[in-house]
Amino acid sequence: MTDRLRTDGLSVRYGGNLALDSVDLRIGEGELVGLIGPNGAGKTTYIDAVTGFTKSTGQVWVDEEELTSSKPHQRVNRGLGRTWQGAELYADLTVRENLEVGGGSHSLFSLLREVVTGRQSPPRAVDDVSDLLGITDILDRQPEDLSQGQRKSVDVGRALAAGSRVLCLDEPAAGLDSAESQQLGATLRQVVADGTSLLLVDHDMGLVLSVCDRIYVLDLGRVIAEGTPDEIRNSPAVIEAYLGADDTATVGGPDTNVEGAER
Ligand SMILES: Nc1ncnc2c1ncn2[C@@H]1O[C@H](COP(=O)(O)OP(=O)(O)OP(=O)(O)O)[C@@H](O)[C@H]1O
Repeated sequence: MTDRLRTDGLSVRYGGNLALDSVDLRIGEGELVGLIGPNGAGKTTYIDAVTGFTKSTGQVWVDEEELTSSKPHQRVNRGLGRTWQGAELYADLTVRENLEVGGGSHSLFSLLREVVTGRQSPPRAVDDVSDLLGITDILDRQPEDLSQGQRKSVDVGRALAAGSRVLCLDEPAAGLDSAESQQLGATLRQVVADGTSLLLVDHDMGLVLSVCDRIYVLDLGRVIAEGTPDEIRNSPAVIEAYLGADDTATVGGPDTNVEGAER
């Protein structure tokens, strides 16, 4: 399988704190990959480093092109997108306008701009994105009239409208109840089936374990495990990182509550 996104030895140091320690991670075409770990493990730092929002060492590759020294907007132009923890929609704009801000217009001017800027991942039409996410019937509504789950779908939609082909999602299920979280999971699977690759960072273990193809686990900036949801659920290293040594438990099992786990 071709790698959509790959990092080799990605590290971030904040003063004396090695927040990310040589992380090797890959996401294939059409793959939904989870990145989990206790609070402070380095998940957001990883997304910041991959998308160019914080200084890092190591290498970042998108579709076999090295983007290690590229600026954030150049990475966006190559189809590498992200969402932000706790991001809000533009309150005074309709859902359609929020999606258009992502870049989904197809004018002659936008085509010329793509030629001039060397953009390789053009924006997608708002109607395509809203069809894919099942939000066509709310395009004329204001954000204040939406459920929390609908807002999260629109947030993902903004990044897709901007032309993301590999998209890093930072805690998209935060604040959702379990029904909304399940709905979000189904939406993410549709996005992946449509050809976009996703990195999902979230504390909702039910969501991550049920929708991801593979999962990486970070602890203190290092990858301590990688595997299928079943492998991660039963990994002694992961159980210890979340719960302390207790090899009778499983991550995400009925007796464990790992959401927002603190070290
Ligand atoms: N801008 C920053 N400056 C200095 N230290 C930072 C900065 N951002 C994060 N850190 C530190 O880097 C480490 C990793 O933090 P990060 O936010 O990436 O963890 P996380 O896994 O996303 O946590 P959470 O699940 O709580 O969001 C922590 O020790 C944190 O205090």
